[in-house]
Amino acid sequence: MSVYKALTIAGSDSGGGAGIQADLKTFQELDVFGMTAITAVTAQNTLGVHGVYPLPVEGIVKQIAAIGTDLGTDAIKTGMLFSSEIIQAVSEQIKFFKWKNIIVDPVMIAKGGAALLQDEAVQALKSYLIPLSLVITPNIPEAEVLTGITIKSMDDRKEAAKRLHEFGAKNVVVKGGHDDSSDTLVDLLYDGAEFYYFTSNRIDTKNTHGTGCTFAAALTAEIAKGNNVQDAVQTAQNFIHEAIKNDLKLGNGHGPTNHWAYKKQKVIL
Ligand SMILES: Nc1ncnc2c1ncn2[C@@H]1O[C@H](COP(=O)(O)OP(=O)(O)O)[C@@H](O)[C@H]1O
Ligand SMILES: Cc1ncc(COP(=O)(O)OP(=O)(O)O)c(N)n1
Repeated sequence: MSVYKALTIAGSDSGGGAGIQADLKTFQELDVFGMTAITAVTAQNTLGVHGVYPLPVEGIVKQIAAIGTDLGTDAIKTGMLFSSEIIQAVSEQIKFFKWKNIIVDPVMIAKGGAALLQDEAVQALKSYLIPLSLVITPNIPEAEVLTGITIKSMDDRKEAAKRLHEFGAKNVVVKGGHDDSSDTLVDLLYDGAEFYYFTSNRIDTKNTHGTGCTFAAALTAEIAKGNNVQDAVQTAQNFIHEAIKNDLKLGNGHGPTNHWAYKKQKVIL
């Protein structure tokens, strides 16, 4: 039996809906062995982020090296990286181990408004990490910050995707969750040559905490298994759609999605 492996380099969400916790649950549901390098611990629940505690860079590097020198990995997802020092150190490790399947979720701000990336670290993302990425998965506000383009239309989104490709990302997915102009959501993929449109119905719920992490983790798991980027994006969208549709109604604020739902629905079919 082949065991596919994925490493997530991200922050911990004590509430279990986003970050490392969402990534591991998603990897497990998609039959991929998950490993972690934790960059920061957050005290977080469905009501918001109550504290952010970055780890020393040395401890982050040691976690990554522990994987690189022993278990190895088929794909890597990066999430909350917090500072330019962490971004630089993570990028150096990725280059050192010659890892190729890098999925960069450029996490900046949590739903409640808390900063998960320092402002000055945006340039480090562009200079060091994005050029190493197989896929980058910004939401619309993140694509705006990274490119300086104000996104109001699909043409603006396509322009931003092209700019991110010029920064060195081989594939760009500008996710559509923040475009509330229609009941149809579009996640836009650009591979440097063509645009691909992945559509789904908008689900009316406040329980969308961790959607971006879960989407990128599902994409990473599919890449780890050897699938191509287009198929991986489609599975990631199907996975998050089921997770949002079957929300768990936990907590008093923006609740987590249901990481069991995609597999359960497949078993029933
Ligand atoms: N209300 C919703 N109904 C269905 N899918 C959604 C909804 N909100 C977000 N999604 C999907 O979840 C994923 C993450 O979307 P987005 O909200 O843009 O990113 P983020 O969580 O990083 O802000 C995308 O695949 C998007 O299409
Ligand atoms: C530790 C940690 N990492 C990332 C996020 C952001 O997750 P995201 O999927 O973008 O979801 P929201 O926070 O926007 O609901 C996080 N909150 N915590």
